[in-house]
Amino acid sequence: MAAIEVRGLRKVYGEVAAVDGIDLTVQEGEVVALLGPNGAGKTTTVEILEGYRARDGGTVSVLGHDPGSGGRAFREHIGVVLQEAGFEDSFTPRELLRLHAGYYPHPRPVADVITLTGLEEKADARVRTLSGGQRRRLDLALGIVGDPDVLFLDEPTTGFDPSARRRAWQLVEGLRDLGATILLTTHYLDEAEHLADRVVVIDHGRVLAEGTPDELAAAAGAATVISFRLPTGLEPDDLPPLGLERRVAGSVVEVRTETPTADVAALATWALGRGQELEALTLMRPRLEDVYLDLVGEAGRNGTEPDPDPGSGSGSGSGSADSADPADPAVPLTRTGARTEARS
Ligand SMILES: Nc1ncnc2c1ncn2[C@@H]1O[C@H](COP(=O)(O)OP(=O)(O)OP(=O)(O)O)[C@@H](O)[C@H]1O
Repeated sequence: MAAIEVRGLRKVYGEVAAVDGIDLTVQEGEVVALLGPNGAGKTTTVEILEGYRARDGGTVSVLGHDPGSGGRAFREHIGVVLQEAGFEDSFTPRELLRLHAGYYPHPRPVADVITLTGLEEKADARVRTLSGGQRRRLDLALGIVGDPDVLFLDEPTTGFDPSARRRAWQLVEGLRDLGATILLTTHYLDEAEHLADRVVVIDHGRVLAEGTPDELAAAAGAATVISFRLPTGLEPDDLPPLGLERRVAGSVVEVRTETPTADVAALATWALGRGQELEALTLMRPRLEDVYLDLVGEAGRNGTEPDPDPGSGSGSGSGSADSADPADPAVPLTRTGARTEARS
């Protein structure tokens, strides 16, 4: 069953169609990554699904609710990690988590959430003393404390150090194993490749492509590459017929193939038959990055590469007129601390 169903979604800012007819389905228990260059419309889309922005057209259903009017029954079942959150920074993470947990019918134990997000050392420190990455972990902690059925993660690991990122990935995988439905945006293509069952690439507010990373690669005609060093004394012409295309640079041979298993077997049989070890033998699957860059252009949308550190990304909508006005004031937001402050 679909947890999220979006048809013909539109959002216009003046002359700009930030979202221009997006269709999106996320099945229950699925992890879907929204990819696209800065300004593609990812945050706008996600914030409409979260109920933080009004739409100008189309239909949206999240767990059977219209987020625009879902109210408390809707908010109790979703978790949100916004691109830019703010906190009342005289609180501690433990205090904020307790406060947020109180708004949900079946919250996770606060101590578990602190451990899961690696916040043990800072659990009782004032939020103002947390580093950027530690604040982002707190965002994540606040997003999961309500044990949501659907979790929205907008660039969840931006600013994380490599081990924190790995840990966040394990956390997302754990949530998925427990049946959560997750929609995330990210500029880290390895993150999408690692976490997502399916990726949806958008630009200019429209879907350019969607599928599993492998499906996208196949549709783009990307092939696996077998690479090895030709044994001394042997020539490229001595090789058996392999793959679609062969490139030789010095003694290094690269073979593009759509049948890597058969070609590796043929190559291994050939080498072993000659008593040779193939040095530097590697098999490189098509990478999402190649397919992505093909789709959105090497230079990204505005003549710049997709921002690898999009903390300062354009148009996040934070602070915009219609970006943080939830339908139901009874349940707190994880942004700006406004709701939290009001309740504290
Ligand atoms: N509140 C707003 N007012 C005016 N324009 C906006 C607003 N929010 C977003 N936009 C515009 O809508 C478009 C889509 O922005 P959005 O933030 O959804 O992109 P994004 O894909 O999330 O980008 P990024 O990767 O930089 O976060 C951009 O052109 C942006 O400038």
